[in-house]
Amino acid sequence: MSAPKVGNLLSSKLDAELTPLLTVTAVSKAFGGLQALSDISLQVHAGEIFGLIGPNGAGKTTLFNALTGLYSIDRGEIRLNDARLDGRPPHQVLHAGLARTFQNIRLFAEMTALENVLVGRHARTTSGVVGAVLRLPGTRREEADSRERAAALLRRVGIAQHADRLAKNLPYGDQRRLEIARALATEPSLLALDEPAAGMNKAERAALRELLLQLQADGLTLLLIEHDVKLVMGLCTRLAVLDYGVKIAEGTPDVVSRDPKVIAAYLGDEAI
Ligand SMILES: Nc1ncnc2c1ncn2[C@@H]1O[C@H](COP(=O)(O)OP(=O)(O)OP(=O)(O)O)[C@@H](O)[C@H]1O
Repeated sequence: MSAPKVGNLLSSKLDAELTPLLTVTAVSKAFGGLQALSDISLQVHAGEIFGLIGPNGAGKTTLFNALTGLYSIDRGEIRLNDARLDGRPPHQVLHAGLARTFQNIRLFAEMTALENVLVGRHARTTSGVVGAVLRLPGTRREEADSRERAAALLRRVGIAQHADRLAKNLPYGDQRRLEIARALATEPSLLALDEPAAGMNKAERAALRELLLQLQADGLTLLLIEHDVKLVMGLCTRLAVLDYGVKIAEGTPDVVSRDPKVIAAYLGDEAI
């Protein structure tokens, strides 16, 4: 058998890198007379960190809400791998493999960090209420396994020391990390992060950057809304730019940051 040509190896590697994970096709959404999303199409490939940027009110969060089942869409189609997501409620979207965090942190304030992650874990456990009440051996094993996995996720995002503290008492940056751990507990194939660096100081941002790169290295695909242009340009493989609900550009950070439409609408003096 002859050895495969280098060119073939390269092209098969490229094909593998370009496996579409999330496919958004011609999605539109209006609120009354306001067209929040107009005919948005994009693909996020497996293994990439895809950024969504644009001015305030551009439609970024609306798109996240549409992807995760919080908003119904007026037109278009959303697919994760082969599964159709549009029209499904949030818990089904989560089960299909799309988890998210929120712009305004949404943790269970009066629960511990570990308990918050266990809530996320619940999406993937099988034992029902009866098993829990009767303390069936299978349920106990599953609970012990869930606690171990939750603890591992807290270690993973760097906040193991806070396991038993109430979520509301965690420093702000660590609350954001806890939200990520809770989302990871659902074992997503795509993690959507809505402004994960908002309110973080410089050191917290650097640590977040490292964490996101580690998650990518572990095979997770990330979709990121972020206003920190430096962070987003340094982290993302590709970006889409929204403005008034329209996608005005898409491409690598290099291409997008030089696009005159993007500079005019969003980057302005921050253009690099
Ligand atoms: N539930 C809603 N009802 C009515 N209008 C809404 C609703 N959600 C969003 N909008 C409007 O849709 C437009 C897009 O808002 P969206 O929050 O998606 O923008 P964004 O790009 O995420 O902005 P930001 O960067 O400020 O978070 C805005 O004009 C907003 O006021």
